[in-house]
Amino acid sequence: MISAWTGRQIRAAEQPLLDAGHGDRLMATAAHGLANAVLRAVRETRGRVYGARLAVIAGSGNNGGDALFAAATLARKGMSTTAVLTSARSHPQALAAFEKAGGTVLRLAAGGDGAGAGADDSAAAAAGPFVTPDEAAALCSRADALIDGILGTGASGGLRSPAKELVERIIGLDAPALTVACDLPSGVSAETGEVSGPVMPADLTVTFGGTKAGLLTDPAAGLAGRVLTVDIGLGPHLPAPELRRLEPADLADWWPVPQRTSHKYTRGVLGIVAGSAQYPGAALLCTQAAAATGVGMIRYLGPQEICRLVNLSTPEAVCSQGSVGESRVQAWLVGPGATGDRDQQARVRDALASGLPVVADAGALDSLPSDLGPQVILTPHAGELVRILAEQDVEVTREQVEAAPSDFARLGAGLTGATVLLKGATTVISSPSGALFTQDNATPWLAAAGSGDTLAGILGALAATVQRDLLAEAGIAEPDHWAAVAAMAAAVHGIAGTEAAAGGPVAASDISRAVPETVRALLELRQDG
Ligand SMILES: NC(=O)C1=CN([C@@H]2O[C@H](COP(=O)(O)OP(=O)(O)OC[C@H]3O[C@@H](n4cnc5c(N)ncnc54)[C@H](O)[C@@H]3O)[C@@H](O)[C@H]2O)[C@@H](O)CC1
Ligand SMILES: Nc1ncnc2c1ncn2[C@@H]1O[C@H](COP(=O)(O)OP(=O)(O)O)[C@@H](O)[C@H]1O
Ligand SMILES: [K+]
Repeated sequence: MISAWTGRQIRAAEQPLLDAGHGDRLMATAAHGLANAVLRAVRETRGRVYGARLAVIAGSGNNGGDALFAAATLARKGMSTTAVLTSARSHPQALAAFEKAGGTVLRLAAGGDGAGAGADDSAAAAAGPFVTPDEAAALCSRADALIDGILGTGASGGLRSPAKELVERIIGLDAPALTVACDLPSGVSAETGEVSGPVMPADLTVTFGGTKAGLLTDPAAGLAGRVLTVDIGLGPHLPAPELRRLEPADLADWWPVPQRTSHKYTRGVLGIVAGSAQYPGAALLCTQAAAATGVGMIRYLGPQEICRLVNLSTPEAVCSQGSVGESRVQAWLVGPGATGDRDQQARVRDALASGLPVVADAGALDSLPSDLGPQVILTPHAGELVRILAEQDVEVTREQVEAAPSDFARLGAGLTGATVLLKGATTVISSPSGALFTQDNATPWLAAAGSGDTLAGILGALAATVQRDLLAEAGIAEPDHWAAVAAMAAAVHGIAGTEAAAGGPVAASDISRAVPETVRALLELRQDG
């Protein structure tokens, strides 16, 4: 499991070490980790380190300090290094080390608001010729490696002039061969992943002390590239993480595996209320996905005509037109394609009132009861979350949700009392307690109608069969179990979908077909064989 913290949490964890006088050691460790990561990446992209052109954009704070110290190390390894200072102030010891190692210093000429490397003549260390944003951008674009050390966790808001113009210009040119963000891409929020103004997309982000929550959350996740975390010894001082991400080993350890004495009822029965005359396909897709994920039995409830279709596509499912009250199940999946049908809507209401775990998707999201619990897992995309929030008297646009998905998933969970799985390139899951998971296992080829129905089926099957004692043993707090189950489903859906797509288009039913092999491969990772 990957844990991630907000910038504020990381800074608080650093404070006792700063108070004890270890600030220089922290920065040296961070810079060493950054330099090593750049060295490895340059070897991979270019082969030879000696003679490679390195450009560093350094801001006024410690983030610029890290970048300049790292660049000093890289200059000593034979890289030809140039630093562009965006402010009149720079970390004095780091700048001195950089100059001593033979680095060239350029100062970014002030922008319209008077800021810039020349604005403060009292900054003794910041000596060097001035360059315009256009000149600096051309130099950065030609570099074999570019380090973005403008802003770190101390930033407020997005880049300001003239760094803003510089980054805008670089984005307009050919990208450097390799861009490495120091701690985080400058201009993204380490707390929420929100992006303000222009941000230089990184191939690699080298982050210090602990992964920043914002780097694992959209939209920043799309700008961070690969994230590498450098340990600087904050471990004992770190609080409970803000956000977690499941890895294959977690899925393997927690996957519900039948025992020698298991039978279909002890494994778990999933009840499905899906499909309508208008949308029969959703019922078929989610039922297929649930069967492929592995469940003791599926009880499908719906109109006679859809029962017939479900029986043909998933003969394992037991289909009826019965009621929720007379169906014994361990969990319900309700809503895919279940719109415009009064009987289906009544079943959806009954399932939500049953107190059992319920995955509520699509058609079930429109009229939710007010007293939900964490065992109810809502699976909206951004547009559906807008409507859920509107029911709670929160008026937001889809664009606002997409700009801060983790904030709005958490708000939705808090207001409804349910667990919320918000779909997107990165899937965000929030427990009503506020605990967050994000999963980025999917491929953009999954952005197609029907792939959400498949996710709902996988999640339904897991909700019916999950062995929650395994989650408790792994330290997941009881109120957050359903968020962890939702994260497992998002991960398996993403992995199976990526396998099925194999770099090309994928139909939703192919995702289901890839699930058994995905689970088999995961189970091979199990510690206990
Ligand atoms: N917290 C930690 O554990 C460690 C932090 N380190 C580094 O220190 C960084 C944090 O350093 P700082 O606190 O100095 O913060 P920053 O390096 O983010 O710089 C903040 C400074 O930039 C200016 N500024 C703020 N917002 C701006 C904006 N929107 N546009 C232009 N200028 C702006 C302000 O003058 C402020 O003083 C981290 O990101 C990391 O790189 C490392 O040295 C090692 C340890
Ligand atoms: N750009 C993307 N990259 C990766 N996964 C995506 C992307 N867009 C959508 N997905 C995933 O595909 C699925 C689509 O779900 P949804 O929009 O509800 O489709 P449906 O029409 O099947 O209900 C979700 O699991 C979502 O996370
Ligand atoms: K940065």
